[in-house]
Amino acid sequence: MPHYLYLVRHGEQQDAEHGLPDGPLSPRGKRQAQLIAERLSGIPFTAMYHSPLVRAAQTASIMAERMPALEPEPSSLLFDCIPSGPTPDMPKAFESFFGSVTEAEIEAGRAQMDDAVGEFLTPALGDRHDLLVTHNFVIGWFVRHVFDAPAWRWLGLNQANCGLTIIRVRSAKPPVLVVHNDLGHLPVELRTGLPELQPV
Ligand SMILES: O=C(O)[C@@H](CO)OP(=O)(O)O
Repeated sequence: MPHYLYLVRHGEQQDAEHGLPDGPLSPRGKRQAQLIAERLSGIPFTAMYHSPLVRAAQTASIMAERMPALEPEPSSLLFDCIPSGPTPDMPKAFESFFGSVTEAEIEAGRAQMDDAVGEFLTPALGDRHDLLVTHNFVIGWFVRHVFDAPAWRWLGLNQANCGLTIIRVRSAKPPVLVVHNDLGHLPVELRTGLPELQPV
């Protein structure tokens, strides 16, 4: 029984470089959302969930225009969050990331990710194709989960705006990372949101 999760990071946020915590999409972000919707238009989706934040809700709404059978549903399990805190095995290079993060934020993020994995990565009885529009760290946590990697390993794992990550959920075996951060639907000028310069 095929059970797939299609994870999409929201489109580029307007003025995100000015440190705004949330907001609508930029013109580039809207175009990214249209292109990922075209890319996915042939998938027989079961459901579409999105983070309630504006940048993700708007991405989902633009995508839904091309997928009329789907009703985007907000899910608090897909909010942006800090999935885990520093651990002794974490490379020191990541310590500075946690400078302004509180224990309460870490605890909330950990609980949210536990629930999100339980909700979305539990094998289904029949066919399922779920589309999740969410945030960089949330997708990083799902990918970390696929490999059963150390808790800190979502750090340094990045997805571009409207990049496509697909996970196949299996009942008797560990999940499979089918593709990670696939950008084939985005021309070079729309490949935003990655900290590293793309060499090709
Ligand atoms: O702030 C960020 O870098 C990420 C963290 O998840 O969020 P977003 O995908 O919303 O840009």
